[in-house]
Amino acid sequence: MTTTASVFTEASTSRFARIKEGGLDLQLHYNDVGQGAETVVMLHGSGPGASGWANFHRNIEPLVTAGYRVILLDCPGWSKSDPVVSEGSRSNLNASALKGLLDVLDLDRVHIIGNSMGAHSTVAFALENPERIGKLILMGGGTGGPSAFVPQPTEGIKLIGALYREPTIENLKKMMNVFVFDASSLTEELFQTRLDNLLARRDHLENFVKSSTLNPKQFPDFSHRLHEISAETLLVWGREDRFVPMDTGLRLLAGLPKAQLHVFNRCGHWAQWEHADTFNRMVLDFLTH
Ligand SMILES: O=C(O)CCC(=O)/C=C/C=C(\O)C(=O)O
Repeated sequence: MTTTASVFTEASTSRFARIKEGGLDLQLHYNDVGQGAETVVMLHGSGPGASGWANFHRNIEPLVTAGYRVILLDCPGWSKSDPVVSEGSRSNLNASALKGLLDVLDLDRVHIIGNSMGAHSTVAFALENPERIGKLILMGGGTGGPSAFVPQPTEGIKLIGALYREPTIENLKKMMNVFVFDASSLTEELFQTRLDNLLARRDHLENFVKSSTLNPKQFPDFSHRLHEISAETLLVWGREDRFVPMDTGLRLLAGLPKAQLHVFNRCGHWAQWEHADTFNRMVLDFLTH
């Protein structure tokens, strides 16, 4: 654990753990920041080159300053975690990985913030381990059923697939320009960092393509089981989300007994990044009340 809220970096908080859980035997990478009686886990999305740090670097410090321990898990098949080919439900695979990590870290109960695939995986974890969850924050995901308005796969999901198959800077820019509402906020430095991340692990890229071929439905629909989740849940969506459309958030709102929904205007699939300050305030308020 790091001790100072304001002085931490990806490198200084980088940790590895070996987990054996539900048929998985893997080395997982995670970042461990801050300390406190309560822990918030952050689960990233499925884009090439994603990681806990890449997705949530704008959201760590306010939580740490408020006295939470923050764990950013790199899911199996991303960043510095071990490679994996997923033939079944990737949501459940990630949920098993998280359970394994919590057991190693001796954490009984955590709050979870999940972004896109991370939100799908949070729902899987909550269904399998209801006693291990505090509050849930689901952003641009959760698999509560398909969009009533937008044909699937969405343009963003198609661009993710193209980038996995052909990892070029051109395909990366095409995908990232659709991530956000205001593409002028994306810098060349951000593109380059993300390109470096994804090219560093070509095995992850190849395994994702292999997995999608073996099972195109990596994230099963949990809508028929949402009523089982009794945790307080904050749903956060971008009105202009071109990956996982905003109306799928309404389905989750209808299905999750203790959910509330906040929709950001002028916002794409990366609410925690595009509206970081407001998002951080909302999360802290939700966790403390
Ligand atoms: O296919 C899905 O439903 C999930 C898509 C997804 O997780 C996309 C996430 C993208 C990012 O947040 C990222 O790559 O940073």
